[in-house]
Amino acid sequence: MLRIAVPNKGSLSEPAAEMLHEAGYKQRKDRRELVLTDTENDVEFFFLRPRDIAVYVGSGKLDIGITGRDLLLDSGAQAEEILQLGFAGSTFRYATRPGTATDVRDFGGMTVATSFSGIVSRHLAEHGVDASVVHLDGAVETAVQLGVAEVVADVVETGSTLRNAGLEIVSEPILHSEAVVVRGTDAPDDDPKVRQFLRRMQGVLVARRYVMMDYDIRAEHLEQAVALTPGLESPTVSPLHDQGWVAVRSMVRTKEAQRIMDDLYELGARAILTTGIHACRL
Ligand SMILES: Nc1ncnc2c1ncn2[C@@H]1O[C@H](COP(=O)(O)OP(=O)(O)OP(=O)(O)O)[C@@H](O)[C@H]1O
Ligand SMILES: O=P(O)(O)OC[C@H]1O[C@H](OP(=O)(O)OP(=O)(O)O)[C@H](O)[C@@H]1O
Ligand SMILES: [Mg+2]
Repeated sequence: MLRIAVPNKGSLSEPAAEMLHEAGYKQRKDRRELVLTDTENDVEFFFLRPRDIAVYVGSGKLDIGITGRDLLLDSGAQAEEILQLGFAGSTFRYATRPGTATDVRDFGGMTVATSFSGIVSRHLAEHGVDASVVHLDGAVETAVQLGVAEVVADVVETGSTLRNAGLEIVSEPILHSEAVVVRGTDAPDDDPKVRQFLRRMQGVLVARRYVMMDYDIRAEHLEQAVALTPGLESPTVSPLHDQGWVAVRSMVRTKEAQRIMDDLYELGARAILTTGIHACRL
């Protein structure tokens, strides 16, 4: 049975559960459930604190887990990311009161407050900066106002939390994060159960990013139309009863679907339809 660690709360929890549900796995009905066995899919889910997931997986006690790249890197666990899941996207950045610093090198002698002391200590050392790091559990922005630190290092999505605290970003992001699937670095990379899980999750990613597009076009415009809808490999082209016309079926990116429909219509295509993809294996 494949043993998977899943975030039990926070920003990662709901989107992870949604994605697993779309991939056909059973999900817990009560947020207090700690373990859930999905016998039909031969999988056991362990609902754990997001911060602890890389540690469990790195120790080899669980096969894989869903966590944030930032949490993985901060943990220092013997685990590595094997699939990017495209949600909980954020950057990890330094911020100070305006006028305090313009670069990491200005932090010498200052105190940096963060919940990610592993990442921050490493980053400061890599830049040869001698600053103190104070570890806080959350709401680190307030540390500047209360005089605990001059600098904070925290997760930034829109930047509004920092702005509301009167802080401004200093220097380039320390890292870009998103939700990822992790596996122990010592785990075999050919475990068929893990591979099947990854294929299911990749199927969800593709189903979310693509739609199926169908249209009819006069045969003489087929090449131009196919250039607009090349598909992942090659579109399906079928003859219509009405000679001189063909039907085309191709996958297109959801984000580009409306523009492509406009362009196809201009080219003379008709009966242009898009339909959602529910699941897939490529
Ligand atoms: N506002 C946000 N936008 C995008 N990702 C975020 C945001 N806040 C946290 N994350 C991501 O969520 C993960 C942190 O999860 P965690 O549950 O520890 O924190 P949280 O979502 O802030 O929840 P908590 O309420 O417990 O602080 C990290 O990977 C982080 O990058
Ligand atoms: O750039 P923004 O869009 O403002 O988002 C970033 C904020 O969101 C998270 O905080 P959360 O609300 O989870 O509170 P926390 O500090 O208790 O984790 C994160 O820790 C940042 O503080
Ligand atoms: Mg938080």
